[in-house]
Amino acid sequence: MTAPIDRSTHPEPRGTRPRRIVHLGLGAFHRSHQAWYTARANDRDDWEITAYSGRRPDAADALQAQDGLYTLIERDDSGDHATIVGVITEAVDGADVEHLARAVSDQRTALVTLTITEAGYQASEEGAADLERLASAAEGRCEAPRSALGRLAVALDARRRSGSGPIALVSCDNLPDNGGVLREALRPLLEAIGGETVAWAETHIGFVSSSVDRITPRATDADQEAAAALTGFRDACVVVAEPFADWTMSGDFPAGRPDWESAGARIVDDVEPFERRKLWLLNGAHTLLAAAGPARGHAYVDEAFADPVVRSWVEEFWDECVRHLPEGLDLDRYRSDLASRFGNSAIRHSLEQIATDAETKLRVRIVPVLDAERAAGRNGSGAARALAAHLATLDGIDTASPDRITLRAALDRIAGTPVDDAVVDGCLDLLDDLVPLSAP
Ligand SMILES: NC(=O)c1ccc[n+]([C@@H]2O[C@H](COP(=O)([O-])OP(=O)(O)OC[C@H]3O[C@@H](n4cnc5c(N)ncnc54)[C@H](O)[C@@H]3O)[C@@H](O)[C@H]2O)c1
Ligand SMILES: O=P(O)(O)OC[C@@H](O)[C@@H](O)[C@H](O)[C@H](O)CO
Repeated sequence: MTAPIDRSTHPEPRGTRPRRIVHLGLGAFHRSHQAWYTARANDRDDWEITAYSGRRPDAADALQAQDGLYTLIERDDSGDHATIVGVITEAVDGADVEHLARAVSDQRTALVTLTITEAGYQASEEGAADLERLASAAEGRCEAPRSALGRLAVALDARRRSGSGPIALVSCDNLPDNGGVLREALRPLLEAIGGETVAWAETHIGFVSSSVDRITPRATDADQEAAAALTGFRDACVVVAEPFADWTMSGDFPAGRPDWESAGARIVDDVEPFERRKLWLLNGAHTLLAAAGPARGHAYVDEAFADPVVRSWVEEFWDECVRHLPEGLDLDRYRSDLASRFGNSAIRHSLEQIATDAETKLRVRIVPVLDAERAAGRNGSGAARALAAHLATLDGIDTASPDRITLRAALDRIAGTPVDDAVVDGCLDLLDDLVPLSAP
């Protein structure tokens, strides 16, 4: 017999905490990572989270119906461990920009965290339309922005007008220098609002860069059944993650922050080496697996990684990465832990999910390794294989007789700059390796 989960059936108190975090992009990862760290911090009773969904209201509606409560299942081959997390006290449709502006301009709010995906920071049609919307709002016409950063810009301007003081913005998306990328992506939106807003932002916003790590695949119906069996509660917002978690940050928190170190997070002077280690070794390898695994007949990370041929491709890519990562990062240990994490067959991480926005990810996780290897006089075939495998998935590229011009155009687009002939040749050679597992 299971009961629906909410704050009348579960003893988590309602929002009475004195400090606030606003989150943009209420997905699985926020719940397995930043919310979980906050819920485990020594000063957890001082902090609550108001979380906004990104592109649709569904995630917010479902979580709000449970008063923000959800089950986190930590899973590995030894079994499941369930915790009910109550630190999110309000979940709101991200389209409710007035609500967001009220929350961000509330004096109790000290920081905004973001998991809006890598694409959320890129120039887009939606972002361009928001620039026009914000500029016309300055002339007295008013239409709410639709991009996450357009909405954030409006909310920050509301904070400026309310005189609530400085605030930190903490990007938690898998991008190099994510705090710097956020600063640059926000700038034109703040400029469209007006010069006073830009000047205020320069002195009142702390941009925090962070390296975030916890493998959190999309949950399934079977995960909901597992949660009910473990806790006795019906939960439509279950999150499943691996036991491992890491959060390393650098930057200013001018209005304070939870004692996240007490929950295992690290605050460092320079997050870049940690970020590069994680983005290349973990996310780069995921990007390689997502591109090359399906060609060998695999659908999940653990399956692809158990294929000795694919594993040798990942090891070759890792060998290339470690040659260009700083010393002192315990790379052997990181790499062997990663091999265990990828081999966790209880976590079903779909290659199709990881393959979303593949070219953006190849550009920042694979191309820099290829460039570094080529600059050192090697061919970088470990990194190039991820490019070749991606090319093989594109419409218009016939792997049996690939057209060099089409291939080059795709490589130029991915790299964001014209590539050398040798890179095109290298990818052409590697296409032959993508033989399905079942092939004789
Ligand atoms: N899942 C993980 O294992 C993991 C680990 C580390 C980092 N991350 C980072 O977190 C991000 C989100 O992962 P998730 O597992 O929560 O995904 P998810 O699909 O569960 O949630 C994604 C959230 O981002 C919003 N969104 C999607 N596209 C957007 C866009 N273009 N602009 C603004 N918002 C957008 C969605 O509406 C949703 O709220 C990843 O893209 C990655 O950068 C995820
Ligand atoms: O969409 P991406 O590539 O940024 O993320 C997909 C996975 O690589 C990612 O979610 C990892 O599981 C995560 O970064 C682990 O911390």
